[in-house]
Amino acid sequence: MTIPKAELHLHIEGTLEPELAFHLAERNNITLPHADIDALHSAYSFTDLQSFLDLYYALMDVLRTEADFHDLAEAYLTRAAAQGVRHAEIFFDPQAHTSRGIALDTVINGLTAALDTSLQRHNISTTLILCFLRDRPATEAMDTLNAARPHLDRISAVGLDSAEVGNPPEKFTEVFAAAAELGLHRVAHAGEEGPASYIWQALNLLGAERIDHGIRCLDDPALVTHLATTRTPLTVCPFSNVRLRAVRTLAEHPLPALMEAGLLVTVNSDDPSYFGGYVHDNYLALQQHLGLDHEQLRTLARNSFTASFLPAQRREALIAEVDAYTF
Ligand code: HPA
Ligand SMILES: [Zn+2]
Repeated sequence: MTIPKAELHLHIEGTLEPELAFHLAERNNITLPHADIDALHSAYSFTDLQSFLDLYYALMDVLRTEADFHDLAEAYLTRAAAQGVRHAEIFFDPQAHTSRGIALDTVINGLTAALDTSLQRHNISTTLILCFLRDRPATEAMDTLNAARPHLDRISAVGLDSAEVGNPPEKFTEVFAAAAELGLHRVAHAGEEGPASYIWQALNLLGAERIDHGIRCLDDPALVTHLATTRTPLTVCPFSNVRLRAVRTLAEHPLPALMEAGLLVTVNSDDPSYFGGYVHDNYLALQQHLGLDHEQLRTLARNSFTASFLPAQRREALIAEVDAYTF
C-alpha cells in the first residue's frame, strides 16, 4: 500500500492516455492525425507549455459524449487509487469543450457520473475545480461561470490555467470576485512560466487560496516570506516542470528549497498521461533524484490534506492515516 495522499493539481483532460484516445476516436468515428499509439507517444516531446497545450487541446477532440467523459474520469480514478490517492480536487476546462460545440451539461454529467461512485468504488473523495482559460477573453470566463451555476453543488472552486505568459491574473479579477460571491474557493496557476509578479496578482487581485505551480516565487524573497507566513499552499508538479522545461532536471528541481523556506508544498501530477507518471510516481522520483527521505514524503502527503478543501473531519481523519502509515 502506498502512502495516502490528496491530489490537488490534476487536469482531467490531461489523464487521457493514448490507448483511451484511440478507443474513443474509434467509438466516435474520428480519425486521429497520429498513425497509432506509438506515433502518438512520440508526439509527447515538449519544448514549453504552449507546445504541450497544442497537443492537449487537439487530442480533446475525441471527448464528445457523457460516456466519454465518464470513461476518462473512471480511468483516472482507477489509476489514482493504485497511487494511494484518497481525495482528488479535479480541474476541468469547460471552454475547451464548449468552444468545439460540446455542451457544458455533457461534460459535467459525464464527469460526475464517475465521481458519484468514486468513494464506494475507489475509496477516493472528489470535487471539481472549474478552470478558466486565461488565453481567452475575461467575458467568456464570466459566461462560463454563469453557465455553470446549475452545477455549483458539484464544484468547489474556480481555477485559472492555459498559456500563462502575457495573460496575467489581473485580467480575471472580476470573474474571480463573482466566484467568491457564489461561495466558491479560488486557486490559480501562477509562476509556472510566468514571473513572481503573477503570483502576487493571483493572491491580491484574485484572492487565490492556493497557487498552482508557483515555483517562480523563489525569484522574490518577500513573496516567499509572504507565502510562508500565510501558509498559502503551492501545488507543485515535478514531472510537469521537467517535461515543459521550466526546470532542467529532476535533480535540479527547487522542491527542497521550497520546503526549506517553510512553504506548504504539495506534490501533484498535473497532466499525468503527458508527463510520464501519476502522483505517486512523482513522489518516488523525488525520493530517487532528490534524496527525499520517508519523513519528507510523509510531510508532503500530510500537506496535501492540509491544503485541500476537505471538511475538517475527513481532513483530520486522513492526516491521522498519513501519520500512522509505515513505509
Ligand atoms: O500545467 C499547466 N499549465 C497551464 N495550463 C494547463 N492546462 C493543463 N495543464 C496545464
Ligand atoms: Zn496545471
